[in-house]
Amino acid sequence: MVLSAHAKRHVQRQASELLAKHFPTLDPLRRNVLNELVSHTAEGWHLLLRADLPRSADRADAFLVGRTGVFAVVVADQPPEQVQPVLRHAEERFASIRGSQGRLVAPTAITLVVVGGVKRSPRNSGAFWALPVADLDQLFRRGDTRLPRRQADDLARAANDRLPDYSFFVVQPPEREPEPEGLLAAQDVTEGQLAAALERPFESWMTFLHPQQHAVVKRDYGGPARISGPAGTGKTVVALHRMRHVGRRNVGPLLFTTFVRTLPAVHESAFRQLAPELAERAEFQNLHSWARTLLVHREVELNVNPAAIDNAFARAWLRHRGALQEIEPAYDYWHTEVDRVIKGRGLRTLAEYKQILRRGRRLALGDAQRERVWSFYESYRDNLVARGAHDYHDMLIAAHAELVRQPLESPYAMVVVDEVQDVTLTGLRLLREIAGDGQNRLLLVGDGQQQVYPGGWRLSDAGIPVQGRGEVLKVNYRNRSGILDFARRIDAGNSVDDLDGAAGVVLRDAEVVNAGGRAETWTGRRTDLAAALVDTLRPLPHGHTALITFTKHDADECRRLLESAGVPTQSLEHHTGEPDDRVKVGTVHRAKGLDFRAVLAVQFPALDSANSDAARREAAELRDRQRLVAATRARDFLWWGVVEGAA
Ligand SMILES: Nc1ncnc2c1ncn2[C@@H]1O[C@H](COP(=O)(O)OP(=O)(O)OP(=O)(O)O)[C@@H](O)[C@H]1O
Repeated sequence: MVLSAHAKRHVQRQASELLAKHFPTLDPLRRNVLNELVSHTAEGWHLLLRADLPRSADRADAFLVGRTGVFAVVVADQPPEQVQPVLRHAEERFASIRGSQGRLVAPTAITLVVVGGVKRSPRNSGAFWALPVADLDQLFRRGDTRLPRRQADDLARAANDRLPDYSFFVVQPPEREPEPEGLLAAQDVTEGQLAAALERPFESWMTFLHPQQHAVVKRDYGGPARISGPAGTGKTVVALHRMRHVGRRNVGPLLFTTFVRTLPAVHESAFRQLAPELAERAEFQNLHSWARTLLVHREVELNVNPAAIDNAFARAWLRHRGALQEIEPAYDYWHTEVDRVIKGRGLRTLAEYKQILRRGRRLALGDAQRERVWSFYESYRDNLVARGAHDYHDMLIAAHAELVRQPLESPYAMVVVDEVQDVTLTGLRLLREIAGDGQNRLLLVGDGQQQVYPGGWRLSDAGIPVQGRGEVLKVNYRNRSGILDFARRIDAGNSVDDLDGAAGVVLRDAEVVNAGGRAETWTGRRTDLAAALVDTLRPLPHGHTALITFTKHDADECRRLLESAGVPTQSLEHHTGEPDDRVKVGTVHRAKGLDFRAVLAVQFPALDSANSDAARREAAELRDRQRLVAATRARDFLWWGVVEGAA
């Protein structure tokens, strides 16, 4: 609610009188800040003030609860001697408060804010958000709404019960001010979805966690740990909360990384909201750009050039196609074999190649056949060398070698790897080196059922032991049941590995908590696609909708169709999670790890060049996993379009 200038003056006067009555000896800093906080209660905020103010702090002076979350506020111009007890007290008080859907308030949901001229020191770095008085309004930013009003009200009431030495302070606006605007403008959502959407602001995960998620956030792990589980079960959510939990209790930088180029930016903006106090200590970067930065810093020169890589492959193929096509005609199959199996695993000799189990590859290759593949690989490698060029694997391998030679000067307190199922083995080895050994250092998050690249490993292949430190999440919070029913019909395998050889949980076995949602299908000709897309998009909230395809070429085509129909789009390649009104368009590879209120998935006829049965089966399995990823990006509405005709 935005108060008029007159109303503001009125509530500030009331607040000041109220404070003077209860706390006659407040220092000017506290008086000013608390005055602001009390004034905001006229706009629906809840404020609990400590009864024995201004006694100095082993606890927060105030708790502020509203739609942007829970804040434990300390007002001071010197850093408190000890912030951990203040934090612990706050976490304990809120820890057992129950929300809807069986969730609990996460201790990591509480932001400790120190308002005043406080500077952080290395000792307390990242434990609290130091907010200058002039920036106090950041606490009330409307854009960061996380909770429905009702949930915020319930939460404040429950907190009051658990904080006997605090009391509510409230002032009222002078006359009836207009009701605050809802989280979403009515035209943003289709009818019928509005009520549900208001009930479920997307960021309520920042405050409430399922008890199992909660336990994983706080657990101490003596070595590398792994979180797996089907789509939408909050693996990333838990990883972000855990980063806050570990970051608050340690010094040192934090790293969140993944193979997906665009994902770190999206999660960075979520983490900045969740944990503003750690924003400066947390790096969000994909693994290749992390490696590139290290190599530049260490003055190791590599010439990674996509055109040279393509050319090296093309020339090797010309030489070896005859020998390889007798086994399997498709170039893509052999390209993947070299890319994901040989180089992705960092194999150095034919003997190693002959010995390995080619996980996820359906075409069995005997020794003689592997010799042919190895010759193809050698030819590719020699072509790169001849041009002085390197590929992306070389970059990871070189970064790994650099770290072995000289470890990082300031080691990470924690490294989170999201979507780990698509990282190559060389990538995993690098990650192990980046994280080093130690408690709570390395957290791997993924789901084998969502693998969108072929080629596989077990964590033990990379020397990452996670026995006894593997968690499996099972409750899907993202997809409404209508979406989940559709996604479960996609045959993406009935069983899945937990990334380390044991049985994992598939989407079919996930629990659903959000009822409703709708999935529609469409089948038609290419010439009718544009009209069908525009029709479907009309009532949807464009800024929260994604159009997902399975190849880059198809994504480009759909973007062209929409733009020519006057629908503004943004490539998923450039999506950072910042809200805007454009429909996001991209391939399933770019959509991984994200979610949208509505998804339009468009499946064009496949260019299926793999001829052997085994390769065809493998391609079909991969496509099914990609479909599963596409379908599970949708929260409330899914439109599945199948374009008929020849490729
Ligand atoms: N505790 C929670 N409360 C409310 N919503 C939640 C909670 N946990 C997760 N969600 C919702 O589920 C969505 C998916 O969470 P998240 O991205 O962490 O799942 P994931 O398991 O990593 O999914 P995927 O493997 O499909 O990428 C979140 O965006 C959020 O909307």
